[in-house]
Amino acid sequence: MSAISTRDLTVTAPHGQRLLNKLSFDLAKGERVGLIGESGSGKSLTAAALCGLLRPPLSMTSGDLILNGISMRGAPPSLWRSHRGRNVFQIFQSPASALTPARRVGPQLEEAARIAGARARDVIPNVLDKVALPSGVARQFPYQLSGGMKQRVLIAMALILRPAVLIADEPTTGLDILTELDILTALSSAVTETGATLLFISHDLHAVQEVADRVLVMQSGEIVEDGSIKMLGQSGASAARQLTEAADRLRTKPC
Ligand SMILES: Nc1ncnc2c1ncn2[C@@H]1O[C@H](COP(=O)(O)OP(=O)(O)OP(=O)(O)O)[C@@H](O)[C@H]1O
Repeated sequence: MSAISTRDLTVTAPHGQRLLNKLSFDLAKGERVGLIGESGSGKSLTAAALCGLLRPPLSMTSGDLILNGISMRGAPPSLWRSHRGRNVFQIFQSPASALTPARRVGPQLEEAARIAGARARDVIPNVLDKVALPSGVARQFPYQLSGGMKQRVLIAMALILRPAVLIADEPTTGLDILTELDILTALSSAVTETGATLLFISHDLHAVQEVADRVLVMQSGEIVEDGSIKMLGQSGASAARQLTEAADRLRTKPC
């Protein structure tokens, strides 16, 4: 059984435009998959659909999403709430939007421990240590932390929740290159430790290569390639070849 699957998943805008058009893919348990595509191709909407976070007036208009063996088509918010956290957890491009601004980090991690059925005082020091955050972070508010620290807090949450599927949507956007590498390493370790299925969303093929082996390529709301990162350059899909060529040119560009 796959950890998460989509079958012709379609999301349509109110004026009729298909923003996501018949997405069909399976992510196996423990698999690490990248999702790439140019800006506006539908990556974040796909993440929102997989987490049940599409905002009205957007919704899944046809097709299906199977999470942990259960069809989520037309699932009520209460069913989604019971899945989010343990079955599917998202690390957002902007970690500030995932953390409650007016609440210290400690209680937010305690809430994750409560959902996971773990003893907060046992797990929190352990996960903060794993993501290289000082224990004092628990007494701070999110706004007192850097972008990289906030992403580490979210990875610590994932370590507590141990979700079946972890979706990371551009988790290193806006971070310097050293912090980016640290975050990717912490994310990769968390996935290894928890055995989660990872969907890593990025427009940066090099970042995807750090954490994933297989990649889905999106263009105009469709999956146009699904295969190994090494073979992207020979893809029949022009969007996949263009992304590879652009990434190679950026890598070889003299400083
Ligand atoms: N709430 C919405 N209503 C209507 N159209 C939307 C809505 N949200 C997103 N879109 C459109 O859906 C398309 C896909 O958006 P999405 O945010 O998924 O792109 P993306 O690939 O994640 O882009 P980026 O890399 O820039 O974040 C875009 O054309 C966008 O304008």
